[in-house]
Parts: sequence; C-alpha cells; structure tokens
Amino acid sequence: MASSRQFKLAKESELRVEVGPDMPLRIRLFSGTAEIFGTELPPSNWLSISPRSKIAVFTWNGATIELDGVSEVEYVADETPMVSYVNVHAILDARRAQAKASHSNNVDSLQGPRVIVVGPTDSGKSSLCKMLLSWACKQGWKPTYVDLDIGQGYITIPGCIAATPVEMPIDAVEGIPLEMPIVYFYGHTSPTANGDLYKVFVKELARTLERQFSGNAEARAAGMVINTMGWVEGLGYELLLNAIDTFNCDVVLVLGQLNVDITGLIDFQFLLCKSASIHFCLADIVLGTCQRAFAFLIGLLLYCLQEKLCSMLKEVLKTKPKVDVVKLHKSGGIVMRNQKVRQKARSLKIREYFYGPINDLSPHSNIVNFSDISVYRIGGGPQAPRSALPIGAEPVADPTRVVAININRDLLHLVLAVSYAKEPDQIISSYTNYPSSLSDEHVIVLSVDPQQQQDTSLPRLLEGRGGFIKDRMGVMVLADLGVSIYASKLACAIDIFVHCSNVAGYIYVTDIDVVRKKITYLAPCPGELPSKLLIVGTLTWLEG
Ligand SMILES: Nc1ncnc2c1ncn2[C@@H]1O[C@H](COP(=O)(O)OP(=O)(O)OP(=O)(O)O)[C@@H](O)[C@H]1O
Repeated sequence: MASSRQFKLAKESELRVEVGPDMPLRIRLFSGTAEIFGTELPPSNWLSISPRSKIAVFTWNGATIELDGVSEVEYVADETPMVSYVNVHAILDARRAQAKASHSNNVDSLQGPRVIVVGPTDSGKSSLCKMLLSWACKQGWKPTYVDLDIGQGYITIPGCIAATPVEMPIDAVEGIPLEMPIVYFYGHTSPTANGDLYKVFVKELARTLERQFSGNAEARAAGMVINTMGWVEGLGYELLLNAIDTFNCDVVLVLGQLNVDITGLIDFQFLLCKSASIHFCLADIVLGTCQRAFAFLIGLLLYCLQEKLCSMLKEVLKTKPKVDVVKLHKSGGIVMRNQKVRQKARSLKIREYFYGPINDLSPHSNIVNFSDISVYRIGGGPQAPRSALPIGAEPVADPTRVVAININRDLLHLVLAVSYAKEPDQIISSYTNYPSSLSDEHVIVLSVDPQQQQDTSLPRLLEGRGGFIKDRMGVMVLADLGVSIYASKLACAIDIFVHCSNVAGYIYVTDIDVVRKKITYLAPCPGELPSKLLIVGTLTWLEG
C-alpha cells in the first residue's frame, strides 16, 4: 500500500500496521491524540517507522492518523486489551505513591512495585513492558527496565542481560536513550547454552540494582518492570521462578490468554489479498479458512500454555502472599513470528547497535594485531578433577570458568563484548561469605587443597577463592578455583557471591588474517577499544 492515506480511529481503537521489509513507513498524527506502545505521538510531525516493524497506534479518545509509504498490513481494530493494561498501570502507580510516602514519612520504607511480565513467545511481553514504563514516566516516575530476554533483547543487543533507568516515555523510533545501562554479556540466544551462567548474571544484576536502590529512594519507589524470555517450560520455567525470587518481584503478569478477534482475522484476510475490492474465488476461501484454522490452533496453544503457566505460578507462589499473579489477554494484533523471522529480528537489533535505528550512525572498521587483544569464553572446562570429587560424583563443566581462547577464523562473523574488567580474573570472580554462626540448614561439601585433604578447617577455607555453587546429589558443592575438592560434612549456611564485570560495548569481527595475525572488526566508534579483554559466545551476525 503506497501513497498517503488517512484512518479515522474511534475512541479505544487502534490502527495495526506491519511495515514492509525494504522501506520505512511514515506516520503522522493528523488530529486527536494517539500513542504507540504507551508513548504519545507528537502532533503533526511525521515519524519514520523502521522496515519490518509491527506497531499499533492506539487512541483513548479518538484520532485521525495519516500513513505515507509502503506497508504489508494495515487495519483498524476496536477490540484491544488496553483497558486491562492501563488498569494494571493504575494499581502500580498507587503502589509507587505508597512506597514514596512510606519513605518520606520515615516509616518502614516500602519498595516500589517489581513487576515481571511472563508468557509464551509472541504474547506481547515487550510491548506491555514498554507501555507500563512509558505510562509510569508520564506520571513523573523513573522506573528501571530489566531485560532478561536473551533471545530478543531490547536494551542493547540479543544475548545480554541488562537494566537501565527509563526517564521519559520510550521513543517509538529511537527506543530508550542509553545513558548508563548495566549490561552482562551472556553471549548466547538460548539459556540451554549455559543455564547456570544465566542465573549468575541474573543474581549479579539484582544485587547491583539493590545496591543502587539503597542509595536512591526515588528509583526504589518507581520500582522495576522486568521482561522475560518466551520459553516457559522446563529450564525456561525454572529460570522464570529464579528471576521472580532473585528480583523479589511482587507482581507477576502472565500474558497469552486467548482473545481471538475474529473480525480482526477476517480483516487481516482481506488485507492479505492486498486489494480493497476483493473478489473471493475458491482459492481465497480455502486459503482464508486454513489461515483462520491455523491462527485458532496457535491461539489455543497459547491459551493452554498461559493457563498452565499461570496455575503453576499461582501454586508455587501461594506461600508468598505478597506476590500477585495476574492473567492478562494478549493483543489480537500480535502476529506469530517463526524461527526465521525471529532470527531476522535479532540480526536487525545487532545492525541497529552499529548503524542506529534509522541508519544515522557510522560504525568504524579497525584492525588490531592478535597480540593486542585477549579473547575469553565463559563456561566449560572441568570444574574439579575426578579424584577430588565426592565418591560417585562426575566432574562437570564449570559454568563460570573464564577460558582464554586462541584467535583463529572461528571468530569470523561473531559479535564480541568488550569487558570493563581490567584483568581476566575480573571478568567473573567470586567470593564466599561465611556466617558468623553455623546452623544445620545445609550440608556443604567444601574444597581444600588436594595435598592436604584432611585439612578441612574453616579458617583455611576462608582463604580459598570460591568457585560456583551447584545442587547435586542433595548436597551443595562449592568448587574452588585452583584448589580442588574434598567432602567434609560441615553443617553451615554460606553465601557465594559471584562478581561479574559489566560490558562497555560490542565489536563485530569482519575479517581474520591468520598469516599476518590481524583481526578486522567493526566498532560503533573510532579509536582504541576501552579494554583489550573481549568475551565471545555464540552470537553471530551476517551484515547485510
Ligand atoms: N497491538 C498490536 N498490534 C500490532 N502489532 C503488535 C501489537 N502488540 C505487539 N505487536 C508486535 O508484535 C510483535 C511481538 O510482540 P512483543 O515483542 O511484545 O511480544 P513478546 O512476547 O515480547 O515476544 P518474544 O517472546 O519474542 O519476546 C512485536 O513486533 C510487536 O511490535
């Protein structure tokens, strides 16, 4: 659909648009008021919406919207879940005010709402997060956005766990301005690559935010909005529970309930045929029926997943009366994305990092010698020798071990993170915190020097460097780095803290010259890298 055209929206309706793959689409508020995912459109100005975007322009009181350029799909829908979303916002707003008042009155200071949005893939989690954040900003709050979605990360690039304060409604084109985001580079787009490392980063991020909140009552009262992955079964579910617990969440919003908007589907069907004056032929009817049946089945699947997720969460969280689990409809405008489309979305997000959301940035190509940088992978390598493990236990890979890797052509087309760490052992380091008195809560297997296997005295262990903690065979295992393991039936509760370095940014490897030992990379800005310590995962990108 090309050329300029207008849509008159009645109150509480929305214009849904899917931009084509090649050209941006221009959009303008002609009259009335309207918003894109919680951010109001400025009057009269044309906005350029990036290719492949799918957006909804919603109006509370009625508006006329003008479009200019090519789109794949555009239609108006008057059934939306927006009223339920804004009701959630109103409750969160009241809790923020309560938290602020408790701080000013010097009574026991309450924390602002910590909302986690969960649901299957394509249930509208990121869009709802944007709305809740933008509406909160409109009321003058500065909530913290936490993005745990390594598959379709919004704050920087996929493969990261990140957080940033949001100080103004999120720009529909440019996204969140990133002043000082906290970013940990996990390096993979699936948690199966290293689920333990994912948890380590989640814990570290929660701890860092907690520290910031303790010195900033305003940010604490504004609370957090946490986006999550769409994987809600098996390990995905375990990681959700872990996140709810680690961030001390008190509101769990479960998205995905079936709300099949039949009129929307029919409209969509018309639009697919790309003609307003459509003449149904048999093929159209068959195609339409298949699509409706397919959409219905997908909807049913989502419904089952959401029902199951919601009842599982309610059951598990019933011991925590302060946690509200709320089920919400997903919007009928969301189109399911297949693996290929999701991969393309990831690729666009990485491109956006280097070139900007509207191609307004110029990345720089640089060349360095192999000897000028060091590349590390996190995870892998044996945790401890078999001889040092408890009888019957198998050595496992250490999820937080930092391993130096050889630079070779395997790095080609990978995205690497530039660590803020000064030394390799600062990329991830850990320490233990022993309680002042012992309790019977845990049986701990602690590590000691293999040469002195009988030396299991606590003072000696205090000198050791902690590794990671893992629940195995009903015991907690603390594997020490450089010191191997010995089972000692000590009854005590200990905390292990893992400190991870934030990352400064990313580079993309465009060429490796093994003969001249030189690496060519793309960086967002010119000049030397802020650190020579780089982290690699499995995140690839093919430019173009
Ligand atoms: N009301 C709507 N109308 C049209 N498109 C929409 C609407 N709401 C969301 N979308 C689009 O649908 C797509 C999926 O939505 P969103 O990213 O919010 O889902 P998600 O659950 O976070 O997905 P994922 O599981 O991949 O993280 C996005 O491109 C989003 O812009």
